[in-house]
This record gives sequence, structure tokens and C-alpha cells, in this order.
Amino acid sequence: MTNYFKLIALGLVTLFAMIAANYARDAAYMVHAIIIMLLAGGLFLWTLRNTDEPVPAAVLQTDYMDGVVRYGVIATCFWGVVGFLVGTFIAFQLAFPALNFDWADGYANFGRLRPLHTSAVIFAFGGNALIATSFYVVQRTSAARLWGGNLAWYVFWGYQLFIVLAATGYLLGATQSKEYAEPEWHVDLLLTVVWLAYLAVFLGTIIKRKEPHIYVANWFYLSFIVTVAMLHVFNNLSIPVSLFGSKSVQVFSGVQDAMTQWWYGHNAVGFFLTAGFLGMMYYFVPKQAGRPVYSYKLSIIHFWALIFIYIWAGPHHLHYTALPDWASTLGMVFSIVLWMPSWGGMINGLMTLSGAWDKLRTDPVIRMMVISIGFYGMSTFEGPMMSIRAVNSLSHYTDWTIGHVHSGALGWNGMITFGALYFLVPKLWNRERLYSLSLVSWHFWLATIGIVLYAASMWVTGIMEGLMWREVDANGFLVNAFADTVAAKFPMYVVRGLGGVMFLAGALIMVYNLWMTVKRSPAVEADIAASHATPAE
Ligand code: HEM
Ligand code: HEM
Ligand SMILES: [Cu+2]
Repeated sequence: MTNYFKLIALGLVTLFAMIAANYARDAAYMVHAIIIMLLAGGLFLWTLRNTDEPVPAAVLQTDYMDGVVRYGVIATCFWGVVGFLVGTFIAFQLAFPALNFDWADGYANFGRLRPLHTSAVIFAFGGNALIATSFYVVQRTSAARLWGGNLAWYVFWGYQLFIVLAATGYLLGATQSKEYAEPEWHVDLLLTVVWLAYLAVFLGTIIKRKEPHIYVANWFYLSFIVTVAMLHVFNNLSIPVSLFGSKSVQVFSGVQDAMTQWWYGHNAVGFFLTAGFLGMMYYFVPKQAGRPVYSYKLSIIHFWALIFIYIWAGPHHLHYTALPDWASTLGMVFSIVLWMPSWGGMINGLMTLSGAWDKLRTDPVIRMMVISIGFYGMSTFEGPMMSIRAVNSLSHYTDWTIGHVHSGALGWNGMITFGALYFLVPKLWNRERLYSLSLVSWHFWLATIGIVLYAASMWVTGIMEGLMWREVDANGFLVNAFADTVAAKFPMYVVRGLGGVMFLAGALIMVYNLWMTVKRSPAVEADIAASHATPAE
């Protein structure tokens, strides 16, 4: 019976997408309508062919739902490589402008590829990592199968569709010009529905848990899901110009719009790139180390302090703008206060290794996790420092910000995700161990050196250009033209590009290693129970 409802819904979607494609006012909207039309039409045919087929004898569904986690792991690897590749390419575009090819102008120039990079790494790579690991962790720590049956699959595929629509939209020029929230209204609507489904699956699983305690990693994941829903909705309040076009007009304007955007942007960092990934840390580090979390009490304080303080720090992105001074001061103060819970979390993660420090020598996966926590500590020290108005007057608009971003993004988000993937793949594909630990070591060193090259070159160029911009002669005239500062940055841009090449090479080695783990490593015999062991207390 449900199949008939599905058919009606899919038929209507296909029909509406056809009409939308026909009346489309711009290329991005038309391409999106065609993608949705083909997808819904294909699903319609597939559902039709399977309607009234005999249903296979009921499969016992008491086990954990891991198929969707496996797909999530594959998607994380895939989008990671795509995102790093685009990042490396745009890094070289900045060094060698000729790479903005004339023939690809309007599609593959820096301006179009930059949001492609940021969305690919944050939302496609990071988002898939978060969805996959949260589905894995919530089942283990709740001793329950994912709630909602196939809803988890809908979340997975719906999210991939969102990524494809966002990416094609950027290339075709559809953007609402809000950093990290570039997709236009019709893509935002899709994401809202998918995200609410994600919340339902996660929360549903927690509600039906058989384990009385809600493990701290789940608190972090849940705060990430809830907050991102809220941020996404408010920052994307806009009115479409036409139902058949991608262009929309923001509801807020002027400084209110800027403040809403950076309330969003900052908390995208705080909840997407931090809280969610801390959920990962609190599960996978104890698991890999074979030790309980250093202090469970500290983890709870860490959680509440972090979510309470993060939400106020957004105005540090708008120092010296039309934003009132009091708001800018508020953002600065909360940013500095944020240093403490951040380092509390870092200490908690690092000290989890106490009694197992020898593993740093023997286990390259632990090494990966530890360095990621180290970078977390570093970027959460740098951030509060940059939020001080006097420091920000130098760092703002310079590459220092870019260096800060990537020490967090490559060092913290990248490395903890790699660690989690190395942990997960043998478990999910039921393999005894990883194919090669020495390849993990190679990945570790390539990525680490790559990050150091990236961050160091950006500090040098950032501080240099900041100083060059403010340099005045005895009469108070500016000494340097803007173009002088651009020319001076060239060598550092090449170094950054090389850092990117190394980071990307490491990721490719990881993908090869994980692939060979699935293909070649010996399977675990009748030991499924091991992967279901309860997490560290
Ligand atoms: C191979 C690795 C990477 C390379 C070479 C790279 C390169 C770049 C470049 C060249 C930019 C533009 C900078 C500018 O406009 O001056 C950029 C921006 C950005 N990247 Fe990456 N990236 C890499 C990986 C990542 C990862 C893994 C993440 C996140 C998880 C990330 C997040 C960002 C963000 C958020 C921005 C925008 C920064 C801002 O506006 O302040 N990148 N990246
Ligand atoms: C205590 C924690 C942190 C604080 C207080 C903080 C503060 C700051 C400040 C002051 C800026 C520069 C704003 C500007 O001048 O435009 C900034 C930029 C940024 N930070 Fe952080 N940061 C923190 C942690 C992190 C972490 C862990 C990450 C990544 C995982 C991160 C990602 C970013 C990004 C992506 C931007 C660039 C935003 C843009 O596009 O302009 N931050 N942060
Ligand atoms: Cu911020």
C-alpha cells in the first residue's frame, strides 16, 4: 500500500520538476530541475517495477544498521578527495592566475571554485563523516538499532543530492553570497527536510535506547544536529524572486543581515566543525586507546560550557564594521572565555591516553588522533587571540585567517576523521585489521608536514600583508600599493600549494589502504560480537 503513496508522490515530483525545468529562468535552476526530474522519474519506475513483488521472508532486524554507515564511509572518502583536490587547485590558481583558464571562465575560475571547495570539504567530507560516525556511535552507545527503518537511507541519499545540487549551483553561478551558506532557497529547502529527518533518526534512536545513560558523545552530536537546524533556518530566511528561478532576496538587510550571517558562520564552526567532531573524539579516542575517557565529569562541563559560550562569539567576525561596539566587545569577550572549555576538552582528549602513551609509538592511528587534538588546541588558542580587536585589526582580511581556518580544518577535522575511518573500516567490513600500518604512517607524515607548510606559509604571508597594508611614510602616506602586497605573497602561495599536494597525497594513500583492507585483509570469523562491544565508560 505504501508503494502506491510513494508512486503518487514521485509522480507529482517528476511532473512538477518537468514544469519547473520548462519555465526555468536560469541555468542553475533548470539543471537542478532536470536532475530532480530524472531522479524522481527513475525512482518512480523502480518503485513501479517492484510493486507487488513478493516480499522476502522477514529479515531479523535486531542487529545494528551498518549498511548506511558503510556508504557514509565511502562518501566521506570520495568527497574528501574531491574537496582536497579542488582546494589544491584553487591554491595554485592564487599563485598562478593563468590557471583561471579563459575557456573555463564563468565556470571554473577561482570565484566559482572557492565555494565549491569550502562546501565540498565542510559539508560533503565533514558532513558525511559526521552523519556516518553519529549513526555508528549512537547505535553502539544506546544498544539500539537506528530508529525509523529506511529513514536513515533517505538521510544519506538526500544529503548527497543536496551536495550535488549545491555544487552544480555554484559552478553555474547560483549563490546567495553568504559564506558557507551559498546555496539558494530551493536547495536550502531540501536540506531542511533532510536535516529534520536526520534529527528524527538520531533522537528516535536515543529515545528507544536500552542503555539508561546517554553517553557524552551523543550529547555533542545532538547539539550539533539541533543547532545546525536552527542556524540554517534563520540564516536562510529569504523570499524567492520567482518560483521558477534560483534567485532570492534576504529577509534581513544591512548590518542585521551581516550579524545573522556571522552568527551562522561562527556557529557553523562551533557546532559543525567543533561540537560534532568532539562527539567523534569522545567515542573513537577511548576506543582506539582502549582506555576510558580521562574525566567524564570534565566532559560534561566541557559540553555545557562550550555550547553556552560558542553561541555568543559570532561578532568577532565583524570587528570594525557598522556593528555596534558593544556587540563586537561581547563577541570578543565570549571568544576569550571560550579558550578555557576548549582546552578543557583538549586536555580531556589527550589525557585519555594516560597509561597508554606507549601506543603513540606503536599505533599510527592513535598518533593521528592525538595530533588532531593538538591542532584543536592550537586553533582554539589562535582563535581567541585573533578575536581581540587590536590583533584582529592586523589579521582581518589577511591570509592569517586562512591559516587559522586550515590548522583547524586540516589538523583537527581532517585528522580526527582519518583516525575514525581507520578505526571504522575494519569493524564495518569485518576485517581483522588494517591492510597496512606503515601506509598509515606515511599518511600521517605527509598530512602533518602538509599542514605545517600550509599554516606556516599563511602566518608569514598574513602578518606580512597586514604590516604592509598599514605601513606609512614620514608624511603619513601609505607606502605599499595593494598590488605590491599581492606580488610579495607569491613564494608563500607556492609553499601552501605544495602543502596541499602533500595533504592530498596522504588522503589518496588512505583511500588505497582502506580499499585494500576491504579487499585483502583476512575476515574476522564469527566475531561480530567484538564490533558490538560497549564503549568506554
Ligand atoms: C588539500 C587541502 C586543502 C587546500 C590546499 C585548501 C586550500 C584552500 C584555499 C586556497 C582557499 C582559499 C583561500 C583564499 O581565498 O585566500 C581555501 C579556503 C577555505 N578552505 Fe581550504 N583547503 C584544503 C582543505 C580544506 C579542508 C579539509 C577544509 C575544512 C574541513 C577547508 C576549509 C576551508 C574554508 C572554510 C575556507 C574559507 C576560509 C575563509 O574564507 O576564511 N579546506 N582553502
Ligand atoms: C575558541 C575557538 C575559536 C575562536 C574564538 C575563533 C575565532 C576566530 C576569529 C577571531 C576569526 C577571524 C575573523 C575575521 O577576522 O574575519 C576566525 C575565523 C575562522 N575560524 Fe576560528 N576560532 C576558533 C576556533 C576555530 C576552529 C576549531 C575552526 C575550524 C575547525 C575555526 C574555523 C574558522 C573559520 C572557517 C574562519 C573563517 C571565517 C571566514 O570565512 O571569514 N575556528 N575564528
Ligand atoms: Cu568565529
